[in-house]
Amino acid sequence: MAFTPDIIEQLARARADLRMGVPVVLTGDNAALVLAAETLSPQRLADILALGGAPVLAITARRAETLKARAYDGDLARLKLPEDASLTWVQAIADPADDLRSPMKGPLQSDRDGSALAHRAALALCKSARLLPAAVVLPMDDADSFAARHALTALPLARLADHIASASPLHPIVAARLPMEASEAGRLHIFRPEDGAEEHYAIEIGRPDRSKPVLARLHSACFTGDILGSLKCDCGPQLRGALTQMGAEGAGVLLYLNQEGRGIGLANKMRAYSLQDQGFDTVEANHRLGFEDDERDFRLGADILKSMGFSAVRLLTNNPKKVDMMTTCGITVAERVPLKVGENRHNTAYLATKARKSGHLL
Ligand SMILES: Nc1nc2c(ncn2[C@@H]2O[C@H](COP(=O)(O)OP(=O)(O)OP(=O)(O)O)[C@@H](O)[C@H]2O)c(=O)[nH]1
Ligand SMILES: [Zn+2]
Repeated sequence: MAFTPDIIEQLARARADLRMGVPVVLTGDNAALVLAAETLSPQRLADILALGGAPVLAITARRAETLKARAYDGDLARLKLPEDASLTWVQAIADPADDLRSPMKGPLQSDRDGSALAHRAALALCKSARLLPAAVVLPMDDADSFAARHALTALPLARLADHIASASPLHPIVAARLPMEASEAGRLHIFRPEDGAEEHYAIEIGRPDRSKPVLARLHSACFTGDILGSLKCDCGPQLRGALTQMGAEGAGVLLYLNQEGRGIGLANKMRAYSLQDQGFDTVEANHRLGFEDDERDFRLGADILKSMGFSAVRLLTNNPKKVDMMTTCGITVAERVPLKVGENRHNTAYLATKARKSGHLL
C-alpha cells in the first residue's frame, strides 16, 4: 500500500513543521531533534533544555564569521547552548538585526568533535523553509521512539542529502490565453513541483518557433520591485522591459520563478534591506544573515524551457551565471541579450555592487 508518505512528502511536512515552530526528528546514525531558531517558542526551548544532553545552535559559517565564532565543520558552526540559554540569546545569534547595537554575544563555544551531518541537514531544511538558517539541534539515541511518542515528523538522515538540495520535477498544470499590454498574444503556463514548494510560471508571447533560439528571460520574483515599483532594484523595469521586447518581436518566453530575494524569501529579503539601512551592501547583508550571495537554483528554469519544447535561447540578462547555468543544464545560449533598464539614484550602488561582487555585466 502506498499510503505512507515518502521522503519527498515527509520533507514537505518537515518544512511546514519548522515554519510553525514544531520540532522534526532526524533518524538513523547521528539522529537528532531539530527546531528552527526563528520559530522557537519559550516553552519548547525550556523543554529541550529539560531533556538534558548537549543541545547546540547550528549556524552557517557565513553567520559564524560575523559573530567571530569558530566554524570547525567548514560550512557551519555548532555553538554550545548555555544551560540557561534564553530565547533572546538564541534569536540574537540567529538574527543579525541587533548586531550593531549589541555586538558582544559571547563567549561563544563551538563543538568540534562528533558529526555535523544532522546540523547540516537542519540548516538546509531551515533554508528550504525560507527561515533564518539557524537551528537548535539535540543529538538523540531514541529518536524513532521519541518521534512516535510525540507524533513528530521523522526523516531518515541518510536519505536527506539526496533530496533537500535537488530540484524537484516540475509538471505543467494548466495554460490559458492572457492578453497583456506588452502583447495581446500572451499565454500563461503554471508549473507545479512535486515537493510541495512554490509554483513557477511561464509567460509565452506569440508562438515561438521551437527549432530556433527563443528570446527568453529567467526572472526571479521581486514583490517589492515587480509589484510595488521599488526603486531599490531594477526588477520592475526589467520585467516590463523584457515583456515589451518580446511583444515587439512578436515572440518570446519569460519564466517568472518564485525565488524571491535570490532564493531567501521575502521575509529574509526584508531583513537584508534592514541591514542595508545600517550600511551593509546587498552581498554583505545576505552573508550577515547566514546566506550565500545567491541561493537560487536555475535548473528549474532549464527544466521548464525543456518541457515547453525549447532547447536554445537568446537570453535577456546581465548575469553571466545565468548563462553558465543554462549551458550546464543543457540549454544552448545562442546569444546573451543585455537588459539595462531602470537605473535610478536609489539603486546605483546596488547595481554597482552586483557588478563588482557578483559578476554582473554593466
Ligand atoms: N537577497 C536580496 N535579494 C534581492 C535584493 N534586491 C533584489 N533582490 C532579488 O534579486 C533577484 C533579482 O533577480 P533577477 O533580476 O532575475 O536576477 P539578476 O541576478 O539580477 O540577473 P539579471 O537581472 O538577469 O541580469 C530577485 O529575486 C529580487 O527579489 C537584495 O538586496 N537582497
Ligand atoms: Zn528587485
